[in-house]
Amino acid sequence: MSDKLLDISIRHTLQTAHGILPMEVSLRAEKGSIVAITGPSGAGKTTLLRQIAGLVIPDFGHIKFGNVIWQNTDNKIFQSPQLRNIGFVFQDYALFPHLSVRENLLFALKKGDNEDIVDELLTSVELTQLADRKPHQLSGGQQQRVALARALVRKPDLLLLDEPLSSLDHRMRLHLQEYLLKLQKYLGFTMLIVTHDLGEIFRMANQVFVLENGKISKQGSPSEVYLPENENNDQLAIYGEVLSCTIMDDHLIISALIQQSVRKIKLPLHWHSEMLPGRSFVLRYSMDIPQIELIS
Ligand SMILES: Nc1ncnc2c1ncn2[C@@H]1O[C@H](COP(=O)(O)OP(=O)(O)OP(=O)(O)O)[C@@H](O)[C@H]1O
Repeated sequence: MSDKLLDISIRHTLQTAHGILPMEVSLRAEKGSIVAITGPSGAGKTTLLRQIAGLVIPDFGHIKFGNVIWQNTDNKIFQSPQLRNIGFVFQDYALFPHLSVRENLLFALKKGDNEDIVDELLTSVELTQLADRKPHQLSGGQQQRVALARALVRKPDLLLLDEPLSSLDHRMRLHLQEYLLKLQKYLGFTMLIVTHDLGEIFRMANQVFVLENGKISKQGSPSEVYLPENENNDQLAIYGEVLSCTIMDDHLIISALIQQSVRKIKLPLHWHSEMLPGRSFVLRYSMDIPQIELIS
């Protein structure tokens, strides 16, 4: 088996507000890959991450990480969450309320490990000034950054992130996406990230799994999932109408009406003659055109 391949094949019964929903997921992620898990609310995304972390036991199936079996219901193998070298950030952040920011990070450190990593992480998530504050003295976005830093303290083999950047403003989201990408390259961990943000998926993920009603409905690279060859598939494009257009830092910033909401898009400057107020447009969202960015 390949080194540290994450190999999951599970079945589980989800207890939803509308009754029972069978969940059935098979997923493989190579070491060092970044996998986005997306899909509608209630599809089972958080449950899947909790199963991988060992916090929910699936009814049937296995979860393997390289040669180590974390879970196998056939022969009742179960490795506790503490033994899986996983960092996770869940939606509730789960910070210790009585500990300061720094103490929350120190608590996650292995005995005997160098404490320098705590200061490095605090700097990276721009929280050095707030290191002595308690979680309740922080904003939601700041708590999210503490949770992210804490998840990285032990240099995990696998990082599980449940909408980890959702409470952050655009600048901080981009900053942390870049930081995570850099850190991932350096440390080589595998990352599973639950996100609804198309920009985040294209910027970060090698693979996307779309989970709907407990099952994977689509999978592939971001381009394969969102930009299929079929021209008639309306998922491949963003339709909109230009409201206004300004030039900023050698880019065109378009305010546009997209699916009944006002969004901002950053485009290469040479598009200025096309994107005039009042015009409709179809934008292909693609890794091949990295200058195109959906800002908000
Ligand atoms: N341990 C569990 N066992 C069975 N069912 C569960 C369990 N945990 C959650 N559920 C139910 O499974 C469904 C899916 O929940 P889950 O939180 O995994 O969805 P999600 O895709 O992450 O949604 P969201 O995007 O809103 O966070 C919900 O109806 C939930 O009540």
